[in-house]
Amino acid sequence: MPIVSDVKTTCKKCYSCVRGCPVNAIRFEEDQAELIKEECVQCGFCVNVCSQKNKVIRSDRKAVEKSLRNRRNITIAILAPSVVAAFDEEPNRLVGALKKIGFDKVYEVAQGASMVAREYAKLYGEPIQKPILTSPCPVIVNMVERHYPSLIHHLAPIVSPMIAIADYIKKQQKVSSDIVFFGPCVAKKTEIDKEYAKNTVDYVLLFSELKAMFAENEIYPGKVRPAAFNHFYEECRGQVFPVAGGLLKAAEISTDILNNKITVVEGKKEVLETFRAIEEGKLEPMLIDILYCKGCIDGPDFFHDNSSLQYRKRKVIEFANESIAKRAGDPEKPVKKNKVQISRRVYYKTLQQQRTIPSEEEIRDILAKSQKYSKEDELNCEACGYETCREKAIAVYQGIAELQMCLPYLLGQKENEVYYYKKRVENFMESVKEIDDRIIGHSDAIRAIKNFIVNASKTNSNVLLLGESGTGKTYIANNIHLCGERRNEAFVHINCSAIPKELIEAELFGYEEGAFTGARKGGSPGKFQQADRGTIFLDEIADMSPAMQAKLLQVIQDKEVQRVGGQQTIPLDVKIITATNKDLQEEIKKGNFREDLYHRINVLTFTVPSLRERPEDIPLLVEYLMDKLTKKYQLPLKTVSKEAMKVLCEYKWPGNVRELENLLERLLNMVEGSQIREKHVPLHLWKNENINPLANEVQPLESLLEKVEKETILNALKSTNNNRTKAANLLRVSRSNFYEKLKKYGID
Ligand SMILES: Nc1ncnc2c1ncn2[C@@H]1O[C@H](COP(=O)(O)OP(=O)(O)OP(=O)(O)O)[C@@H](O)[C@H]1O
Repeated sequence: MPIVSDVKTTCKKCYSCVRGCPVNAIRFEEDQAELIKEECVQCGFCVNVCSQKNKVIRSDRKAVEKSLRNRRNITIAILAPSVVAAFDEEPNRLVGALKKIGFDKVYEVAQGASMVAREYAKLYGEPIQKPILTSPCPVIVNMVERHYPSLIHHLAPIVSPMIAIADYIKKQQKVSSDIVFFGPCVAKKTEIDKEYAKNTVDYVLLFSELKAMFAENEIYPGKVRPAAFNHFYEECRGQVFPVAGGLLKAAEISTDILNNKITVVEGKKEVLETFRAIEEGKLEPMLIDILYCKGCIDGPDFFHDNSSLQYRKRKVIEFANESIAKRAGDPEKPVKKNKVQISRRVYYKTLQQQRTIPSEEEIRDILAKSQKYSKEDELNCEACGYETCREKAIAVYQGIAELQMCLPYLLGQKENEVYYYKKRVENFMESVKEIDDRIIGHSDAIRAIKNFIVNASKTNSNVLLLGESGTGKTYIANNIHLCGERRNEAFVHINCSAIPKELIEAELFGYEEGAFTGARKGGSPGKFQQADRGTIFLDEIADMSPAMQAKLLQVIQDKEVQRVGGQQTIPLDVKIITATNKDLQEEIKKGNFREDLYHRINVLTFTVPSLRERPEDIPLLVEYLMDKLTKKYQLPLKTVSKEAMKVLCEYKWPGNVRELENLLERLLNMVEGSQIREKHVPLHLWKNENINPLANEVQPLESLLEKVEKETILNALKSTNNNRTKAANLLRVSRSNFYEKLKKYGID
């Protein structure tokens, strides 16, 4: 398993990992960040910065625990000098705790740092011919090997303190041993795989992994009896190593500001600048103490540590001073040279992956795709993780970045989208308002009709309107057309039952000159063609002949017509609305209607309710229709009395709104005065007890006439305020006859 790897794909596209990666080793594919393992330098930044915890660092804890249990070898811990910054407990208690866990020996890597420092002192003492990069930082080594191979010969051929001390210990040890390094650096885990690190360190664990081991074993270092470090070298200058410039201090090389043979470089930005300067030959020969972090006390394992860098630096320096004071005067026992592999036998390898570089034109093409046509359009905001839009365009070409990673471009796109949808919502709201003014009624049924009209007007899907005659199907179809984007184009209404069978094909699809006898010169476009870009409303669709149904199905499917007698197909962009007052399912069963056509037209379907199902709408409809009719026929407006309105509301309206409209038209014309009263309302409306002489129900003539007679008498009495003489006069019957009838019908 690689040291750093992806575990999940819950990327939220913050691009923090791309921004922090010094070598752009993060690929974005389908909006998900993925590590490019061969190019990763193991700085650990992407792991720490990912709030989604999408990346993990490999842990060798299990192998270390196995080594601790193995009685045939000894397990040795070596602690990086930054340990004093990572733990609150004093170092000797940590040694005690490590021994309690099972480690046989515990060494300070600071001793290896002292050895290495001596080598640097020697190197510095020789004539410096070129810029020399110090090499204890494994991220720096990884960066050079993988991304700046031309700088390989600038790397100091000296091992790191970790390798130096481990090499020494292994050579001293008589029995088989495993060495475990504890430190704050993720890249140390890769350093032990290098050729020159063979037979030195076996495992690398982070301080955080050590803390977890203590916790799991219920070992509290603060409460453990202190134990001494194993050591072999009475010198401790190496303890300042984890602080930036610590190597030079340990090597006793002066970092005087006036000394231009030496410099300290730390942090991503400065490191990259230095690499580029060397590549370009802009740096004079000097020793460059270079670290990717601001000293090891800034290493990735300290990322979530609450303490400040200064606090950690102080702890390291205090500890170093204490040790120096304690050991002052102790004789130095230098290590025998041949036993430690810290000399110039280190060699580095080129591990660079080649990436293809696009041409200028290809870069410009990619930039143009995200609306960057000129230099001013290249904002170089770095939000995508790349320093410049150009670098990002190159990464897009190389397949490791995606075009839409550009936040300003994305924002622009989203703003356009928001504008587009805002406009659509505004249009929608306007349509809703218009519909509210035109479709009269406040019943639930009418509310549903209004919603349906608005929704149906926003799509091109076929619409089917069902319902009794006069309920408003044509009116609804027209409103669907008026609410949609086709409103400025034609609305063509065809009553399929009203056109003779032999003419309907030519009527709908048009004909060519000479197609049949009587065909017009030059031919004629059909209704479909007239409705192009608009809406065609095929009313009474159930009354179409089977042959015509088949042709219509073809046109609906192909969205093109062929004129009668013509060869050419004419493409169409037509919204199709159909309607019928018949039960189409029943018609299909009877074999009168094609099922396939039914499925084609039955996409958005609405059954318009009859007026008797929504009597609460009648007063509003009466008001609206009277207003409409008075304007249309220039008649004086009339009111409707409460009683008359009650009659209208109780009537069942078999002819629906059309019947109501016709009645109102009649009343507006006939009634004198400014109010329509109960007496003006035709008798058959008064009660729905089938006193309507036009009712379909067959009944004996005598009883029907009696009913009519009774209702007429009541009507006359009502309109004369129960004045019997006047009522008899109104009915033009004698008083005696009138009294007889009152008796007959039991009217008091
Ligand atoms: N809710 C309504 N608001 C205002 N006017 C309406 C409403 N419903 C119907 N009308 C009016 O009622 C009359 C009859 O409506 P329409 O012709 O649309 O009925 P239809 O169902 O198509 O009838 P048919 O099946 O006989 O063709 C029209 O004048 C129409 O304007």
